[in-house]
Amino acid sequence: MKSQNPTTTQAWQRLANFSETKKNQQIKTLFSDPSRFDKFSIKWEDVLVDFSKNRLDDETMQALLDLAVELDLKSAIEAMFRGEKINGTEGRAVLHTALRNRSNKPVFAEGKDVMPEVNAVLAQMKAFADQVSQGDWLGYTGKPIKSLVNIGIGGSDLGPVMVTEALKPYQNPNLEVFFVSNVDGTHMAETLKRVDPETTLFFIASKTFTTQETMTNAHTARSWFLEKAKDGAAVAKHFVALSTNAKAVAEFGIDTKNMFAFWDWVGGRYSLWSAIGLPIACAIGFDNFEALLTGAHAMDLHFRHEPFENNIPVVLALIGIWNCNFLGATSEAILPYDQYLHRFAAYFQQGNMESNGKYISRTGEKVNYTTGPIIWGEPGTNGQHAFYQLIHQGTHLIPCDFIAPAISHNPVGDHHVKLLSNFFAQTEALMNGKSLEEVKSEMAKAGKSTSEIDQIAPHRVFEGNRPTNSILIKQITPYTLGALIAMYEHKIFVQGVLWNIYSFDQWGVELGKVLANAILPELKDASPVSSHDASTNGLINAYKGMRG
Ligand SMILES: O=P(O)(O)OC[C@H]1O[C@@](O)(CO)[C@@H](O)[C@@H]1O
Repeated sequence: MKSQNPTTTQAWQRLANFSETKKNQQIKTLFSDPSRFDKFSIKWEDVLVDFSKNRLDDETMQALLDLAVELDLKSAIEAMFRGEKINGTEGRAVLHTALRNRSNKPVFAEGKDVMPEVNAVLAQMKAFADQVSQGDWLGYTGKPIKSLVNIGIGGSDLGPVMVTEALKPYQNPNLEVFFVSNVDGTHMAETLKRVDPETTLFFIASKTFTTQETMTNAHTARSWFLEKAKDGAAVAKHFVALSTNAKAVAEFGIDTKNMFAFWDWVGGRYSLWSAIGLPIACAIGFDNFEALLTGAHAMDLHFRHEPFENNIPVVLALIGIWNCNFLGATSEAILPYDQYLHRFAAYFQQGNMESNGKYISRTGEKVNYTTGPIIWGEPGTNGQHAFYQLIHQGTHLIPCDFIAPAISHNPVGDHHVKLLSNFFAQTEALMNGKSLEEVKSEMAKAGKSTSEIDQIAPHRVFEGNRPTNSILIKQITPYTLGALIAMYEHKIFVQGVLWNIYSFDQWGVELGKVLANAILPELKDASPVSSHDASTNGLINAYKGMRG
């Protein structure tokens, strides 16, 4: 896998040279080319990706595609799918694609075909999920399970949360799903108020089975359960583990036959396809979980085999690099016009920012260019009443991904056409804006005085020319959701390759944890601390004073 500073490529030099003139290109003028929409959109199965509302002309697109070729993206893609240890700092392969490899062709990690064990865990998950879904998994008093509580954080939480929310229309009506992630006791306390130990199944989801928040919550849940159940043997009916760490699972007291394993070559933020997805499979049924895998696999095949100019993850990644590295954007907004997708942006905050929030290159030097963007977003239309003011008239350039289903699961009255009218209008407004002349003319027609027009008009001008992608999906189903998630995963992968960084480790999360573990014992009593800087000492001692 090539490791090159992208700024040393000819393609990057070309992009840098013409970005000065092109960065103020007016998107709307580019539509003088009648074929622009067709040229700058990709139709894949029931998904239309329209990237024509970007500051992007043929020359820029070609230079971006040349960048991908010059940095040998193709070899990097093959290295990932073939199980090479591309997670260089941890010496691991990156094979979340194997988890959904519906072709069942062999995939090798360290010389061993991983598919037999992947399939064995999927079979174990199916058997378990079928029992739970059909009410055949009984609690210690013989009642069927009604409540699922997933205890996990980060990749052991965000994926199952996002998918079960997104696929709520497919959820078993006899089951309620809860997620506890924060070590803040409120999260567990509020959840335990809503469930009955006799009919509750806890999933302890942790790749390492060492994460402080998860283990704290797991012990609290077990204590709560045993206060009622009394008999430790009952734990086996109400606790299962989703982990790579069988030793730690056994030490916690979960029978390893109730453990659903996954492997080190599955990154936490890429793990919903693994045993971490068991609460999803229980909530929506294994057949729908399998459809999720199938959709992701279909996108994997598209990503692996489609020429770059028609390759959705590659094109979105390249546009992101143009916006970040040449137009100066530092964040990207993901705006799903679908209330069920309300946790989609949050999911890709971890997916993107924990993957590409890096400043050291694969060769160990500090990068001299921008890497991973800040990812944020909320569902439409709510965002329009919260932060779209800044997107339209702020001083930041914020590229936005608008996502919408053509068909709603809830065809209530005219709600969906109103939702979609906003979906279409926002990207049109962000591109076209409204000129001073148009504003003044409108105000004059409304009978406003000249002085009022002169005073107010500038505030009502929309510069426009704000770049957006529109992703229109026939309907959010397990299959299309799987494809959508995989699409974003591969976009992130491509950008990491081109930015010459390691996207699959997360050393940046370690320091805070270590310092918190050092402070924790200092909080046990009222004695003042002085081992830190003045601010941290001051805060801790003030806390002790407040707490009494
Ligand atoms: O699944 P686990 O091992 O409990 O890790 C949880 C999360 O913690 C991290 O911040 C790594 O420490 C994320 O990368 C990970 O998804």
